[in-house]
Amino acid sequence: MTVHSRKDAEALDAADPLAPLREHFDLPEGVIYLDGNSLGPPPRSALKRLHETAHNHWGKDLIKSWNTAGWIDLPKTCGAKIATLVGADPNDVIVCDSVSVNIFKLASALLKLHPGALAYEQDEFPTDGYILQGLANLTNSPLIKLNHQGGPVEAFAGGASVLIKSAVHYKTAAIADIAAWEAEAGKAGAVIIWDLSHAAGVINLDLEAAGARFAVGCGYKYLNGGPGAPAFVYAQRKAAEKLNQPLSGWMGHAHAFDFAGDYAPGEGVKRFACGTPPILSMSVLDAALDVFADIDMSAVEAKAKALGDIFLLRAQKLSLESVSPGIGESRGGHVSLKFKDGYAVVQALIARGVIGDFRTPDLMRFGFAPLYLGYSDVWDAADAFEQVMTSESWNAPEFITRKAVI
Ligand SMILES: Cc1ncc(COP(=O)(O)O)c(C=O)c1O
Ligand SMILES: Nc1c(O)cccc1C(=O)C[C@H](N)C(=O)O
Repeated sequence: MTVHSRKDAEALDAADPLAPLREHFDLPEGVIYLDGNSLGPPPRSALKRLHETAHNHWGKDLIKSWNTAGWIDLPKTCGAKIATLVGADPNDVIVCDSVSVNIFKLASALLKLHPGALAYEQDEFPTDGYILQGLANLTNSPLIKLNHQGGPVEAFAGGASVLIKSAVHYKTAAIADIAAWEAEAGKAGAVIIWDLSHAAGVINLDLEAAGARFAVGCGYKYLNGGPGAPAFVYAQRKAAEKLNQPLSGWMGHAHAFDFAGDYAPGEGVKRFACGTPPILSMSVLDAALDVFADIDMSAVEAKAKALGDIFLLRAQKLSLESVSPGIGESRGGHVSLKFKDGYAVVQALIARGVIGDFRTPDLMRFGFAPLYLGYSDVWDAADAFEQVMTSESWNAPEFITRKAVI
């Protein structure tokens, strides 16, 4: 249904099966939060768990909590919950480290099995390219920077051996056709590491069905695991057994508590663990993931697209160029609009309680996380956006002067 008025948006809210999920979140009064694609807000249960883990488990049960509170299993427990969201076997995902570190581990291990060129797309989230640059230096491997508008045929024709690619692009929110990319990689004898940072928890992924064997992703965006929440690694069991990752820390050992003299990799994806897990953070992520229990991810993806469509439709009046897939097209959870003074506009919106973000040089990015945003919220945010743009209230010294890094 096309939303032409706030009444239409309210009608959609009233019929929205995902609307009750909003109750899991305690968002500040007067704020419309359009930045859950960068840092998800805390679910109430996650804050409760943080308190419980700190005060009861750490504070009272002390070191016994590694066993009694299940701390030692958290990388696997959280991994299994993420696996169900991304269409993977529950044993094939582990939570550990950051996305950057996980890319290093996975790309290094894959490069050993598939010697050749490392590749990434020109406009990819910077850390993906930075890590491959570091690995290329370390191993004297060729590095290919692909045109981000090129498709899989072009990518592998150029000789890519290990490619990293986002499933949802951090600027445009374009969704990659994972199966098509995997098919071409298969023909070329190459492998792909999927960066699911902007995809997990907002689109309906089915990694197994699409033939994806390796992926990494963030815990702090749509999964709402909190600032600096640990990331995850997916490696399909059969493929994982062939991999030796270089950060062979004791937590990835087959029998960590044997304290053996030599390293032996753990089963499957477990070998991607390295050191002691950050339990406070991981407990928060574990509780936050429960908000997704029994949610139909295709409904989440459809709502994210519908919310983005409302915003794009309203923005059409302002004659701004969008770099995101258009109305009705498949898209991840955000839309990005171009405007030379976008930084100031985003600051003016934040001052009015509508929190989006800005990506240099000129992109205003607005995220529509379906678990806690309603159709009316997006309608109201579009109202504020229209007012800021048409009144040019962004053109004020307090907004124009660059102060914030985020
Ligand atoms: C696509 C993508 N990859 C990686 C990252 C960074 O991950 P980390 O800071 O966990 O290394 C982000 C966001 O920060 C991202 O958007
Ligand atoms: N990870 C971040 C951080 O530590 C500070 C500020 C922002 C972030 C982000 O997540 C940026 C985000 N990945 C992006 O898509 O721009």
